[in-house]
Amino acid sequence: MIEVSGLTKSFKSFKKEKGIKGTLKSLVSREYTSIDAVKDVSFNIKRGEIIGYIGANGAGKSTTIKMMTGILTPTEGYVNVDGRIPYEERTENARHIGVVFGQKTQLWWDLPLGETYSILKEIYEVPDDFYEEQMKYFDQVFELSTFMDKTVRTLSLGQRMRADLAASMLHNPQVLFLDEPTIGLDVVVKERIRKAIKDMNEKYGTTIVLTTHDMSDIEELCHRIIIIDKGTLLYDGGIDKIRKDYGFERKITFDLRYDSEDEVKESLSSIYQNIDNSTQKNLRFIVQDNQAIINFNRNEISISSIMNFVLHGFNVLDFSVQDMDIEAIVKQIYTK
Ligand SMILES: Nc1ncnc2c1ncn2[C@@H]1O[C@H](COP(=O)(O)OP(=O)(O)OP(=O)(O)O)[C@@H](O)[C@H]1O
Repeated sequence: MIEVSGLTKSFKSFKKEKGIKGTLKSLVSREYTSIDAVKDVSFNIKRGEIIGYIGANGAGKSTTIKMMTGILTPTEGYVNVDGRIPYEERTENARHIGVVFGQKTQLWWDLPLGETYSILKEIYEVPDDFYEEQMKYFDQVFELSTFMDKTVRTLSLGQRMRADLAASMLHNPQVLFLDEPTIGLDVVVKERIRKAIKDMNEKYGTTIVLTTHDMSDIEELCHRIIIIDKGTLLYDGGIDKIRKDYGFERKITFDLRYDSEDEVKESLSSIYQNIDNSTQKNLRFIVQDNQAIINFNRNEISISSIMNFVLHGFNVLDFSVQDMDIEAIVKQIYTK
């Protein structure tokens, strides 16, 4: 469905020395520097997949999306979206895709929202009955009718984002590119947006490319993530695989009854001699507020040996086990 191969985009910007002297000098001779916002990136996306395309600020996510939607032409490499080369067939490509840039609305600023959808209906030649069905659904999930008469410029951020998303979905595109569609939104609006994305993918098999800094978007929606860093591809794989490959840190929290915190700390230090030779391995613990929290590497130390040690040595009231969440795993990958 989407094929990206050796994709590179370089931006040229002119270098100006500081001060008035620099400004005058730049009028006579200009020096340029070039930065590779995206460098030799390749991946394939199958029909119906929801991909999380993530990376730190400035990693090159929006630049990639802009090349996949035909807004930018690559410096090198190749993109094919559903049989079309976006930057060569911009108009035809636009009929088959939907795009949301969370930072910037795609809607007409001065028009009432209702009129916007009527115009989009004509542009995309959406049949009447499908239009009715879509608008009914958008009203259910986004509560559009509460702000349908307002002009786009007067909408709040959450209203505007719901309006943008509805506009991108109206013509039932085969591919949806969503660049930070939940940025700055409250949890309720985020939830509505995630529901609409999920519904669309399940109902119509829409392929979705999503960039976000919110890892709960990723956990709720994506089965696969692609990570880029400084323009180059760092990771491409399933969420389960990334958990297996990188999420080896595990945390057990024990609720304890004790008289002396120091005594518990002392007894717990013998864990290093007693289980799986854990001196050599990654095991840390803290004792505070009637809790003992033990962090360890689950590839090195078995959970049963820790449970056995603590349950036999202490007065345990309760316990919980936590694996690393995607946010912590991705943070680890970025920092590495
Ligand atoms: N038109 C442009 N001219 C010059 N440099 C640009 C241009 N657009 C983007 N860049 C640079 O390319 C790099 C990648 O930018 P891009 O917007 O793709 O990052 P991003 O991953 O989407 O970041 P963020 O998460 O902050 O939105 C950055 O260093 C940015 O400054």
